[in-house]
This record gives sequence, C-alpha cells and structure tokens, in this order.
Amino acid sequence: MASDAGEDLAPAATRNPVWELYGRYGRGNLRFALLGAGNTIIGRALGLIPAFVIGLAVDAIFLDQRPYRLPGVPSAWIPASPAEQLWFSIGLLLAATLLGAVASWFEDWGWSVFAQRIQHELRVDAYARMQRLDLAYFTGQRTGELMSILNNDVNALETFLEDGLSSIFWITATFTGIGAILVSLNLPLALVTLLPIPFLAVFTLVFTRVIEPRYLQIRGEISDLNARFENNISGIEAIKTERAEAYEEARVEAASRDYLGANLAAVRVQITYFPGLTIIAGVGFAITFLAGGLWVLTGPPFGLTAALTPGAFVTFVIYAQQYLWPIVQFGSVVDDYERAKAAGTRVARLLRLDPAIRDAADADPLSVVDGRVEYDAVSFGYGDDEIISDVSFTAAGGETVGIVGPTGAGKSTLLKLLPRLYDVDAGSIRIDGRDVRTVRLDGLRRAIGYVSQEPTLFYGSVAENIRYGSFDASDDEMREAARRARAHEFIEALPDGYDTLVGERGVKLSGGQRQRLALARTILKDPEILVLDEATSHVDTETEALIQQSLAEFARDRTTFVIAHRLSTVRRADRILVLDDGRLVERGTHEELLAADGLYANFWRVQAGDIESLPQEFLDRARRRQDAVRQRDEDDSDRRPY
Ligand SMILES: Nc1ncnc2c1ncn2[C@@H]1O[C@H](COP(=O)(O)OP(=O)(O)OP(=O)(O)O)[C@@H](O)[C@H]1O
Repeated sequence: MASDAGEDLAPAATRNPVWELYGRYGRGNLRFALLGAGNTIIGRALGLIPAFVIGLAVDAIFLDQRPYRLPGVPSAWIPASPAEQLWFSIGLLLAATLLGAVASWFEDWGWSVFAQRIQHELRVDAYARMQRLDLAYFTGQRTGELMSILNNDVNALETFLEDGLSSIFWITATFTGIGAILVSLNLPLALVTLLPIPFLAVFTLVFTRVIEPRYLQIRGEISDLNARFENNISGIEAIKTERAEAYEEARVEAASRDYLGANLAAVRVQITYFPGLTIIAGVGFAITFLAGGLWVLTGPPFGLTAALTPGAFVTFVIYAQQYLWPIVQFGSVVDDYERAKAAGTRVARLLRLDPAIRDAADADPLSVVDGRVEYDAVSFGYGDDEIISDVSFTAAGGETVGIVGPTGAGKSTLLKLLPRLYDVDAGSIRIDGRDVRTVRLDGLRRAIGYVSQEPTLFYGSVAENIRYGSFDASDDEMREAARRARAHEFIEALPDGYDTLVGERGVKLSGGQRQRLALARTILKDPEILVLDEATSHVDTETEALIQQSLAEFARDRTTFVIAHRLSTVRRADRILVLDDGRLVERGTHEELLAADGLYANFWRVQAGDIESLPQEFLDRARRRQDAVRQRDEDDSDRRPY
C-alpha cells in the first residue's frame, strides 16, 4: 500500500524549528553574522558617547559642578576654556554619529547577507528535498500547499532571519552594556530602573503562549487558500464549461474569510502586546525619573550619602531610556520569532521527510543485458483498496507486450510499479533476474522509457523539451528522434521551428503533438525497456500508423509494454495481457485471444462495431464495472479535500 503522505505536513510541534534552521544553514555563513555582530557592538559603544558627553557638558561647562574629564582620554588633549570644551563636545558628538553611521552600514550589510544567503540555501534545499519524495506524496498532497511552503513559509522566515538574530544581539549588547553603565553610575537608581524587568518577562511569556497557536493557524489557512487558487487556475477550463464561477468564488471567499479570521485573531493579541510593553516600560521609566529627580532636588534618600548632580542625572535618564527601549524592541523580536516558528515548523518538517522509495544501502547499478521483465505474484494498492492483485507474467527480452482491459482495471498502475514510481505491496518485479528494489533507482529509471497519456511539457523550446533527460544529446540526434516520432514535420512548421517556446506561456500544442514530442524525448533517451501508456491515444489513426511503423523498428530489440484502448495498436504484439479489476484474466496473442472468445474477443467486437453479437453478460459486467469505478472515484474525491 502506498503511504498516505497527506498528513505529513500537519504542523506537529517540533522542538525549535528556527534554531534548527539557523544551526543547519548559519554555520556556513557565520562570517557575515560575525561582521554584523562586530559592528553591532561598535555601533552600540559609539551610541553611548552622546549621553555621556551631554551630561558632562551640562555639569562641567554650564554648572561648573565637576571637571571636564573623559575616561581613557589624556587630560592634555582636552581644552581648558568652557567655549573650547563646548566645541570639543560638539566634535565628539559629530564624530560618534559619523562613525556610528559607518558601523551601522557594515552591521546591516553583514546581517542582511547572512539572512539572504540562509534563505536562498533553505529554499533550494527544501525544493530538492521535496522533489525526491515519493510520487504518493504528491498525489496525497495538494500542490498549493507545497507551493505555500516553498514560497510563503520560506519568505515568512525572512523577517526574523533578517532582523531577528541581529536584534537579539543588539538588544543583548545594549542591555548588558548600558545595564553595566547604569550600575556603575548609580547602583540604587539602577535597581529602580530594573524594576519593570520581571513584569515584562511574565507578560511576554503569556503573549507567546497565546499567539503561538494563532500564527500556526494562519500558516495553515494561507496554505489552504493557495491550494484553492492553484486548483482553480489549473482547472479554469472545467470552471468555465461547468459555469462554476459563482460556486468557486464562494469557495475562495470562504477560504479567504477563514484566513481573515485567523489573521484577526492573531492581530487582536499582537496589538495588545506592544502597548502593554510600552506601558510597563513607560511606568518603569517614570518611576526612575521620579526617584532620580527627588534625589537631585532633596538630596540622597534612605540614608544614602552620594549626591546626584543634574548632569549625571541627565546622563542616567538618557541611558535609562535607551535601556528600556530595547525591551520594547524585544517584544517585536518575540513576535517575529513566533511567526517564524510557525513557518519554520512546516519548512523543517518538509526537510525531515524521507522518501520511502530510495536506494537500498547495498544497491547495485542495473545493467540490462537481455531485458527480461518478470512480475511475480505482484499486489499493490494506493490506499486500502487493492488495485493490482496477484499478477504474474514474464516478458522475454525484446518482446512487445500489449496490455488491455477496461478503464480503471489497473493497467497504468501495473506499469508504474516497474520504474518504482510506487513499490509493490507483495510479490516482486525483476529485470534480468534482479529485483528492482535491489538496484540503483537512477539506473533503473535510466533503463526505462515511460511515455504517458498526458505527457508533461516544460516551459522552454521544443528542442529543450525533447532533450529533457538527455541533456547532452546533439542537435542531429535530437532531430533524428523527432523524425522517428513523426514530430519533425509539425515542428518545422512552428513559428520558430525547434526554438519555438512551448508549455506554459508558450505556443499551445495539440494533444497529439504533445504526445509526439514525448515520444521523441523517449526515443532520444534510448532506453532498454519501453513503456507506452496510451502514448498515441491523441493522434489520428493515420499518424498513429506511421508512428507505429517507426516504433516497431525502435522497439524491435527492446522489451516494450504498450497499454492501449485502441486494440489495433497492440494487435501485433508478441503477447497480450488482459487485465480486469486488477487481475490478469487472459493472456496470449491476438489470434489466440480471439479464439478463446473471452473479454478480449468482446472488446474486439466492440471496436469492430459488432455490438449486436456481444453477449448480454459482457454488457451487464461493463455496466457494473463503470458503476464501481464511478463509486471509487466519488469515494476518493470525498476523501480528498480538493
Ligand atoms: N495516484 C492514485 N491514487 C489513488 N488511486 C489511484 C491513483 N491512480 C489511480 N488510482 C486508482 O487506481 C485504479 C486503477 O487506475 P489505473 O490508472 O491504473 O487504471 P487503467 O486501467 O490504466 O485505467 P484507464 O484505462 O482509464 O487509464 C483506478 O480506480 C484509479 O482511480
């Protein structure tokens, strides 16, 4: 049973996704963080100068209460007259401001490069991880949700990555630096300034507890909304033909409303937090100002003896304000952190997912010599329902095997097991006697050319699309493959020939043209084993006959599986397997199967237009089968949210 990966991105609590990501990606970029941090300290130190100089100037120049002395500066450098001291002070203030600006430039540059590089590496890594996951993951997961992680969640980390760590550093530097200065200036008054800290801590703790689930909710809602957009844009044709515009608008409205609700729920908490912090910090500052002011006015309180000059008080008050401000800043860091944590939880979770289908530790490279393919008692189901039941057959090397059966019988599923797009639940599949689970995936998929009914064209030129997977093929090889796939003529007729842009935003191609490009791609790949899953279903019968001719030659010495509803496509196969409801019910050549007069013979009658001679039992079974497939599809769509 293929694992249902749909649950894997449920935002379960991880220990600390943000620090986990910092740890993983920060190390290689540490030099930028160090540059930022070094300049944060320099900037902070320079930022301390003005308050000190102003306080000193007030006391020494205007009130003449203490001598003009600067710590670490020889007194010979300091001018003697008050007017000169004033100019000296202004020079100091300007120099501190200028150097502070330079430090701030290096600080921002260091931290920004640090953040941007982490984000870039994270995005690329998350994508690489994602595309290695099992196919089952993508069918179980809404693509919009994955897009949301790669885009929104990675970007949501940006604010914290950009400002968070630098702010924490800045706050810590300010807090310890100024805290130490306040204590050294006036210990009793410093203790008064510290009073709000425990209140701020408790208030912040409560905030994080309340906001955390709300931010997670927002990530989930934006992801749902994206999934809805994604789904509707790719399904716009059905929306128009079914006149479902109003219905879809209502569904988008509902999804957007949920997102709005989640945002408002978070905003209500968030906007309470900052005023709360400001009030606590403001009251704390007022108490400091009151205590210091009384000290200057009425002398030292509580039996203390030291006097407090107005200038020293000014210095203290400016520092005290600088000291409390980072606490309010801290609030915004906490808020950014909580947002980043919600996004980081989802990104970290994606980074931790491992594909179930991967190389075994002792996997060998596959070398296909004969090309014999054996299915041995194979059973498989995507979910609880078994889709393939106990299927066994052998295709000799170089043989062409046709696979036919009613819709939903499991034909495509059967062949998707060969390149391990899914792994069997029971039994085994062997190529030249080697179980496909014991060889390297890369070699296995290299050896198998898979052309599906709805081939994917990527945005790019026709040539790039044919070369997809055989990136080093020469122009001549690429054109020859196109000729063999009967695609060369129509490509030449396109506006820019092989350079015409196709895929999203490029020239639109018909279903048959797309299929021929996909065939050319596979012919160029030159695989040892070929799987054609309704590969020519969209081309007209005349073109199909021409393609069949080239394919017969191409398929001659390689094992080929051909799934087809049009029985004329498989008529000349060495062997035909008839699949019904996941079971192999008939096998043989076209003639043998006609002679057996079973399911295949009845299909043949249908396609020959010989409806009257069909047994009633066949028609009844066909009806029951259709009902069962419809029921299964409905059950599936009930289970999927989209
Ligand atoms: N990715 C999937 N997840 C879940 N169920 C799936 C998936 N792909 C196919 N199925 C189901 O498996 C069953 C067999 O599908 P499959 O495509 O193998 O049939 P088929 O014989 O190739 O049909 P058709 O001739 O219509 O292409 C169907 O009931 C289908 O709904």
